[in-house]
Amino acid sequence: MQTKISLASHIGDYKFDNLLLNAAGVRCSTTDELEKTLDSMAGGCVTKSATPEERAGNESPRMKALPLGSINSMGLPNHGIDYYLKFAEENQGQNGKQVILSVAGLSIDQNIEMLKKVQESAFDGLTELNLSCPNVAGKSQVGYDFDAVRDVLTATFKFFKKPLGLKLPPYFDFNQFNGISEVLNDFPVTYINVINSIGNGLVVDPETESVVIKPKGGFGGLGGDYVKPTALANVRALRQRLDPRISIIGTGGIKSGMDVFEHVLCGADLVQIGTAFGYEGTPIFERISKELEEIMDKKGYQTLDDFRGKLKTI
Ligand SMILES: O=C(O)c1[nH]c(=O)[nH]c(=O)c1I
Repeated sequence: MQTKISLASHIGDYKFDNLLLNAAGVRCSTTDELEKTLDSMAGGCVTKSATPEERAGNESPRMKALPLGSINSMGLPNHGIDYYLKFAEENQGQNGKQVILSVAGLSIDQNIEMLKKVQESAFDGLTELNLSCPNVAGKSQVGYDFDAVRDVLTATFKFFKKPLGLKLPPYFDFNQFNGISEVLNDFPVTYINVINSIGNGLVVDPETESVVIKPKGGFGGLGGDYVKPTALANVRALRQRLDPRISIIGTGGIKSGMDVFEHVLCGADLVQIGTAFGYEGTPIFERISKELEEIMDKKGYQTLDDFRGKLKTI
């Protein structure tokens, strides 16, 4: 007999009845897509990263499904901050679901402009500042420039009083884990979300002897199975280094309940599903919830706290 198992979690004062969310960028560009996710088993939804004005994004083909995941160079196509802010204001907290508003300005000024708009709005949910888009030609990922991260957070927290999360790129070196953590621990950041896609990978089709996406000569962000070990490493390393007041959303390589279990074992408070959600749609949230509950039941866990962050070393 299955004792009552809970997949509930929280970030700051925000309660999620289920720890599963979509990842920004996947099936979340329109209000229809976002409403579908809110109507599913997911604990909430995340909007496509917004820029101040609507953007068409990069030329197609700009995303390719692959046997072990995906590569994309979308180039930040979105309907603009006003479109998503309106949706967020109207849907945040409905039926106990959280709406996370993702913003990705192409400059510090654009980020400040959008965050000022959010601060002055009626939206009282979580905002996710994306510092890790790898696909705008000529723009590097802010998350790799620790001084720039410090600058944008210093400017932001002069006026932004609402809860703020940061979407960060994957880090690959202990000096980077240390460097970003030293910056983040200096600011009232509510959570960090690791990882964004592994930027500027290259997929080749040997039949046609060609790249598979058009933008940037075929270079694009990798997602799916390719990135799970890097995602788990970033969740674990930042959990070990960040002040406990900063929550962690684990993103990267999740397509099963076992993948979620591993992310939570490494310290994730919530998880986001990108590539696999893109392929499977909202039924994935029910499938993965059931798989995770079965794993927890077999292991004798009732809540996520029973095993969160308790990864063993040998
Ligand atoms: O190309 C994109 O739109 C994109 N693609 C990604 O893989 N991550 C991001 O943060 C973004 I803003």
